[in-house]
Amino acid sequence: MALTGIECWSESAQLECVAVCRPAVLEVATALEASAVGYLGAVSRQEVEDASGRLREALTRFGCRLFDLGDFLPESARAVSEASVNRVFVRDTAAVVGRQLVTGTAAFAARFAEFDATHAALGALLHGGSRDAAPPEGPGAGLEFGDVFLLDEERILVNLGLRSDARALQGFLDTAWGAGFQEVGALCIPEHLGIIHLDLAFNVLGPRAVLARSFLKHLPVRVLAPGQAPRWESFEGYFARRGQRILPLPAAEPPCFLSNYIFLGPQLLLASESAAPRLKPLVKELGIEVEGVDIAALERGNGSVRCLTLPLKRRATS
Ligand SMILES: NC(=[NH2+])NCCC[C@H](N)C(=O)O
Repeated sequence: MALTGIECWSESAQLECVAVCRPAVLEVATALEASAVGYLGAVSRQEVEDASGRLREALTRFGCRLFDLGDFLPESARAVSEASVNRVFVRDTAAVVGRQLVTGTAAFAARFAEFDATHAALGALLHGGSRDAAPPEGPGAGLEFGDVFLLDEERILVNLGLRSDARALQGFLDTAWGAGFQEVGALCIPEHLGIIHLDLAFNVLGPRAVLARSFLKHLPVRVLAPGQAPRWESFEGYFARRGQRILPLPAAEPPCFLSNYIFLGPQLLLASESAAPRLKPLVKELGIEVEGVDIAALERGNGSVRCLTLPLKRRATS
């Protein structure tokens, strides 16, 4: 049966429906293989299977309806998807922006085919099963969605860095305005930092605060709104003017997955077990609780809870 009623307007409203993807059949056996696919190191199939099971269990335990895109792959996309070790990182492939599913574009060659396969699965999930691999109807964007945050019902923040090209922005702006958003802030994480997506340096902490690695304060935000001339704002000024505090992330050895959590409800985060103990004291003053899940094996792929989940439906707040 096709899923109806997809809707997301922020990162922190109650998570009702989420897509994940079970791990590929191939495993990452050596350091060279890891480097070829953007992994931090080798990891066995059993380890990633077990970690993926724990992630699903946690999402379900907190009341999310879970869709495994591995169950929706059309026959023609299955073999390619099973050989794509990055397919677990569903976040990058697409996002629900307002009431639209927007498909992304891979900027990393190892993921080109996998994005197509995942889009075909999303097409089958949203429009009913099909033997043909057809992407979902609706707009596409030249972005990987680990670079995109729905800050609130009006605003989106985008990083144009290693994976999302500034030339893709105009198309995404049209999509954002069409979906009902009123402002897009764009920043550019310098490529030499090797931070592939914004969610490895930033996340929201509800409507009144965001979490950011300290280097971000040096990056200006280009503010774009329909019918207005673009303007620059400082990173700190951008959030201060919109009533959001910035909580600095404690300096951590790379890789840093501290910001790579997902909101399960307005006051509850799901983070990896390695990040949770450090996040808890940070977000306590905001009344936010943190649940930890052991997904260290999946983190060897250079992503964590946010990258591994694609919210399909969050409860509307108003
Ligand atoms: N949203 C994220 N941070 N995704 C992480 C994706 C990691 C994956 N190995 C890649 O290189 O693409």
